[in-house]
Amino acid sequence: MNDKIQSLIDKKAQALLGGGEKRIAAQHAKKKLTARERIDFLLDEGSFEEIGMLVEHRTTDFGMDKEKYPGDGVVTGYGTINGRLVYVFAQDFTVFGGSLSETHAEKICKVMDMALKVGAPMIGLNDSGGARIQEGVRSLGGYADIFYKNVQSSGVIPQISAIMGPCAGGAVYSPAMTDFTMMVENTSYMFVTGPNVVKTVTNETVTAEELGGASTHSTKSGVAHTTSANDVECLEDVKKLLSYLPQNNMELPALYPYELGEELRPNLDTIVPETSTKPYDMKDVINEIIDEDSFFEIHKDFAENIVVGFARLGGRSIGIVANNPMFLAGCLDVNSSTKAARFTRFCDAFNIPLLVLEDVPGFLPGTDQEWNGIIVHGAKLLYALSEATVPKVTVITRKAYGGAYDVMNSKHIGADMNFAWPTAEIAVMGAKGASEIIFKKEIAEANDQEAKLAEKEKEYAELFATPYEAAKRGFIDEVILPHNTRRKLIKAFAMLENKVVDTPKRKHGNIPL
Ligand SMILES: CCC(=O)SCCNC(=O)CCNC(=O)[C@H](O)C(C)(C)COP(=O)(O)OP(=O)(O)OC[C@H]1O[C@@H](n2cnc3c(N)ncnc32)[C@H](O)[C@@H]1OP(=O)(O)O
Repeated sequence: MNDKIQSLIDKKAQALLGGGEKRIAAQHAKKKLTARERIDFLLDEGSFEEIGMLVEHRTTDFGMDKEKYPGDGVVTGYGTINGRLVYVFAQDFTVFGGSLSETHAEKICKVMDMALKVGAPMIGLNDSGGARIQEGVRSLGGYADIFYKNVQSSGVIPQISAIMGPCAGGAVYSPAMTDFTMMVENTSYMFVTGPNVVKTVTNETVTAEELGGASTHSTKSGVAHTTSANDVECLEDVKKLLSYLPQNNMELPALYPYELGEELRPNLDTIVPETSTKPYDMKDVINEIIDEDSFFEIHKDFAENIVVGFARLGGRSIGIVANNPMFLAGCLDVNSSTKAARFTRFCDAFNIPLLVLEDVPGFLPGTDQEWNGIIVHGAKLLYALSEATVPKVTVITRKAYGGAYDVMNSKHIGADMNFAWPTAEIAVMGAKGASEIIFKKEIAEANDQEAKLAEKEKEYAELFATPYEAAKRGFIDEVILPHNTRRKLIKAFAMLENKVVDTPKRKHGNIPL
């Protein structure tokens, strides 16, 4: 009996060593944690239960039958984060570069199946050289099995991918189909084809970091939702993100106890500048409204003309979508529309109420936008907000012009409560543009055309660049004093808590893609 126990202890000890001391040292030399260290840091102490520790690959080609490592390059199992169940896989770069074999894929699929059955978040820590080259199509099949499960789990359980090393070729598509892709700066990269292939095919010279590093994907492509300076910060972010989310689509996010006070925020009265063309930072508005330090921003450095992220308001998890006049005057463009649409759909899938803060002069004009399909991309946001059945509340702080007024969670597309500040300008377009069109003849005939335009502009602005026409029709439920915004919103979301919407039976809608 003692021999048998000792044999198991030895096998487990070998599995814990992954690809061995030398390769672990090489991993540390790259300022990367090992798969097991990452899991230890991510999960509550002592909560991890490993599944499939002794799994080995079944390949015999290329002398692989002589090279086996228990676990086969991926650590899988379950544990808790702040007491809540999660499933996790962490690819072990010290074993065949974390490459994905048939059995490695089977291990991942097993925990994905469990996560879906039980209804708990699935977290993938990616660090892999891609398909196990010695296994050919068996490895490709393994990837496809994972992709399929990603899609089955989508909208049912939160799926989070941390990219903590290489992620190339077809491997990129699993993270892309999960809800959040979180990259580590300087040690992770993602691309469909690497720098060598790029050089051969397009003759471009580019480094792996330039082509698909964290900074590229957080600023240029939008593939990365967050970036972190190192493994530890990335894992901290995973934990923080999870704190806003429910376990699955049948649950609500945690509601922290909160007692409503006066909730006055006098700073909000002076945030919008006197001059309507002057920018201000919508993040200042967000931080005044929400519970202290509770904003977790998504896509912080991508399409900054719209801000999206999670926050708490009176202890409740909410998703925020907000135009930011600091960038492109807050116009909607291709990237910001796609960014906000994707975020909106995530919140809707997981029962997270939506707050829309609006200051939008319209869609960004120009050939670049039109030729890149702003019509379809703008429609994504319109579709996503119309489709969302979670509680939806809007506050118009300043501009709500043209089609963008409709898109940004207007009453007409199903918003539940629409507030406006007295500084709101709700109109077809800005007063100058409008006056130039409708008073064209009058202005042309005037002796002093400039003065006439200014007079007409003022006339138009007084009549239409206010919230009151919209309020008269009930398109705005209440014009509120900015300093009361937080209180109004806490009460509105509490009132909407049990909102139910019946939707027509259908297989799925056809969002413009
Ligand atoms: C779904 C379709 C796809 O995935 S197509 C993509 C297939 N994968 C690739 O082309 C990437 C191949 N690997 C690489 O280019 C490099 O190993 C990368 C990932 C850049 C890492 O480089 P570096 O940090 O220098 O490590 P290294 O090359 O010494 O590799 C470490 C150990 O891992 C192994 N390894 C790596 N990738 C694979 C793979 N895909 N299949 C099997 N083994 C792989 C290396 O042989 C090396 O092994 P060892 O530790 O020397 O025994």
